[in-house]
Amino acid sequence: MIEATLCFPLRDGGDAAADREVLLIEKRRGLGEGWYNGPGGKCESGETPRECAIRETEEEVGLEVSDLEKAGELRFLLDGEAHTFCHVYRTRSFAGEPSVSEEAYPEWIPVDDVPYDRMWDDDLLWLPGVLEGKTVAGEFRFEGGEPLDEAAFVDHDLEWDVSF
Ligand SMILES: CNc1ncnc2c1ncn2[C@@H]1O[C@H](COP(=O)(O)OP(=O)(O)OP(=O)(O)O)[C@@H](O)[C@H]1O
Repeated sequence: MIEATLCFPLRDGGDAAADREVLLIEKRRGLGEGWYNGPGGKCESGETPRECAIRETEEEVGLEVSDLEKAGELRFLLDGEAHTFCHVYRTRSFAGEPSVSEEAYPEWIPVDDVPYDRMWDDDLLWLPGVLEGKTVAGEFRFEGGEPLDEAAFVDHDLEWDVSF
């Protein structure tokens, strides 16, 4: 099973709470290519998920994130077998400006305009709550064989307000 991370940096875009923005990436290669997601990727051996989220965010968009708050644990199953376990973080603390890398085009996007139609199908179920400050544990079942991003999303279970 793959252990992976996602990190969602947040900032105030304007005066109103409604103007909050999240840093998303348009993924340029690999799993989920062409779709939007948070920066993130697979954990390396000996690395904690938190360290992974920090490293991947730096590598993909050049942003140094800190004070990561754990917001979710997502379990993705493919054809009944555990495929990926994803740790989700959010943070309002970061240094630097996002920049394009070989892996990602970064973009600050108003929280109300997140392009769910250009993301993984499961994102619409858990990301709005995570961006509102909730915590979530979810299991998402896909069918149809590898690669995961061509499999069909069939069903899920979600639990909110989980303590990590
Ligand atoms: C099934 N539903 C899903 N919904 C939302 N996000 C999903 C996801 N399934 C995987 N993810 C995330 O997608 C990234 C791929 O990881 P990533 O290491 O970038 O994959 P890629 O194949 O490009 O590998 P390398 O770049 O070679 O390491 C990683 O953050 C992972 O958490």
